[in-house]
Amino acid sequence: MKIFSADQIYKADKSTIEKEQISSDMLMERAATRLFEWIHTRLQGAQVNIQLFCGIGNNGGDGIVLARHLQEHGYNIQVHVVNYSEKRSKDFLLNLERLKDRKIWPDFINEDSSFPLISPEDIVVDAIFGIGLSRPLDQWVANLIGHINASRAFVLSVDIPSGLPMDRPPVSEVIEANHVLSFQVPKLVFFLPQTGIYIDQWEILDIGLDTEFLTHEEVGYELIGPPDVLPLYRPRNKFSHKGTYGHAVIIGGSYGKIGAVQLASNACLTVGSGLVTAFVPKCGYHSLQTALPEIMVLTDDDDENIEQITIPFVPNAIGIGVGMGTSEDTAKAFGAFLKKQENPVVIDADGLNLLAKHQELLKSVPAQSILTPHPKELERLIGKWDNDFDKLEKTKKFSSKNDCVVVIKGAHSITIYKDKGYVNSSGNPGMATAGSGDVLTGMITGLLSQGYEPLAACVFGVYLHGLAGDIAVHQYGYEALKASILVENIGRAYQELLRPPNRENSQES
Ligand SMILES: NC(=O)C1=CN([C@@H]2O[C@H](COP(=O)(O)OP(=O)(O)OC[C@H]3O[C@@H](n4cnc5c(N)ncnc54)[C@H](OP(=O)(O)O)[C@@H]3O)[C@@H](O)[C@H]2O)[C@@H](O)CC1
Ligand SMILES: Nc1ncnc2c1ncn2[C@@H]1O[C@H](COP(=O)(O)OP(=O)(O)O)[C@@H](O)[C@H]1O
Ligand SMILES: [K+]
Repeated sequence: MKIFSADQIYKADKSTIEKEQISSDMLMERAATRLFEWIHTRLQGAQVNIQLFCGIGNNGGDGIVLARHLQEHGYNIQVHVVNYSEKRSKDFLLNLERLKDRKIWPDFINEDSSFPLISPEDIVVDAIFGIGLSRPLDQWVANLIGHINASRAFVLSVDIPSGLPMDRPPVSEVIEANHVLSFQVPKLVFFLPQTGIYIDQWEILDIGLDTEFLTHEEVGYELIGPPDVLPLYRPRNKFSHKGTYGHAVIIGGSYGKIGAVQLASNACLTVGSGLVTAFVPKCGYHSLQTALPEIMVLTDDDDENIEQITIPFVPNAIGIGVGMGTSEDTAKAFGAFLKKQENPVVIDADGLNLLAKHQELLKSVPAQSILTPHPKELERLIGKWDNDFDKLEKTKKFSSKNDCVVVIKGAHSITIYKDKGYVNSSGNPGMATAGSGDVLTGMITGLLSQGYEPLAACVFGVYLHGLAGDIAVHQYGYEALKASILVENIGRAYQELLRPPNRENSQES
């Protein structure tokens, strides 16, 4: 699903109004009707106190229209206009008049007003600012937002939590939304660590913006869910054999860190690679052979570290770096290994740390190789960033300059290739556990070895990895989820992804 910038949403708005030959207030009516339907379906007329805080722009206009619908259906409402500017939007004013025609008189909150009491049992509708927020809040508006946040009432934000800009981190107070009803498209800020913290749940309301515009407009980011990954899936062929699915090699490990290679190799095989060989220092031989009978093992001459990488065949895919250490000898072996590679490789963990330490090695990384840093590894690689938006821009530049795919791992991992980002939607905090990144490296390597293109291997692999975590969490809960359990659930993740749509929900039934 595409993620649009504020400018693009305004364009979609304009294009819809022109194509459908409707007025802008009709679009506002449509948006607010969707909001009303959402609330009415859940509340069914319950007499809870609903306090609507409306700004003076179109976000506020949505709130004012919603208030009218709620009142018409007998809900208990209080409407507050947050009077932060004299520049009221045309559709806000039109709908304010309509509200007054129905004898609803909002109270106007100004700089010197006292704030209304909000009980924890109330529902707050936050329609103060939408995507038009363009500068820091006046102090009294920030105080009002603080007052709403302190109320412990359920807060439903219209389009975006008020105070959250679309393209940079907030500088003052932001509404902490329990639920965001966002129009037509998800917003990038929902998925970034600095800004996503203001949102518990979000949902899209379809307000019928021009489909042609939405389909053809190029975007910088996409949100990746099942409809996006399913077309990437490469089905198995009846007459295939293990050679069809490639021979993958996982290189890594050092004394005390052989488990990382075990997890990655197991994930690589479980995601479907035909054959898997692990290359480790000698100390890893017995444990790997015992733990993973399906996997072959090659060893370095050194007992504790990788010092020379010799693979006596041409693998279909290689994943390197997990648990590998960063000793000088390993660095030399890594450099010599990279120089010999012609096909894309997957580089993780200490492989990334070595690249950061010896930046001259970057030119030996084959085109379209995959780098899977967590934020600390990314910082070592591309340097410090000012904020999450800057981080994404810097990563895009790094990816273009070095022709590599970068998977920024986190709660919503983002795969970057050149000027495009793919935001993952699966996964959960149970995956914040040792070794879950090693599992991802194995999975991506296993997908590459089966013939997935590098970008597809990342987008598909990251989604499948998160889905395995989401399935596992049902059985284990967040705390007890371990990396090896992720591997056990890769098969179920495939089944879940490929499950035909439920017949009962399909239109024929
Ligand atoms: N597009 C669509 O498809 C649809 C959009 N809809 C709705 O419209 C919303 C966007 O509305 P919007 O453009 O009127 O902006 P909004 O967020 O209400 O802000 C109001 C104005 O405040 C101003 N301002 C900014 N920062 C400020 C500050 N710190 N302190 C004081 N003032 C500040 C700024 O004006 P400025 O003074 O900068 O000219 C800004 O314009 C969108 O989120 C959705 O809810 C739906 O109705 C239908 C379909
Ligand atoms: N809160 C979270 N929600 C979803 N996924 C997460 C979360 N925390 C971590 N993950 C995922 O777990 C993995 C952690 O990787 P990494 O930090 O490299 O771990 P390790 O080095 O221990 O293997 C990444 O794929 C990341 O996206
Ligand atoms: K809002």
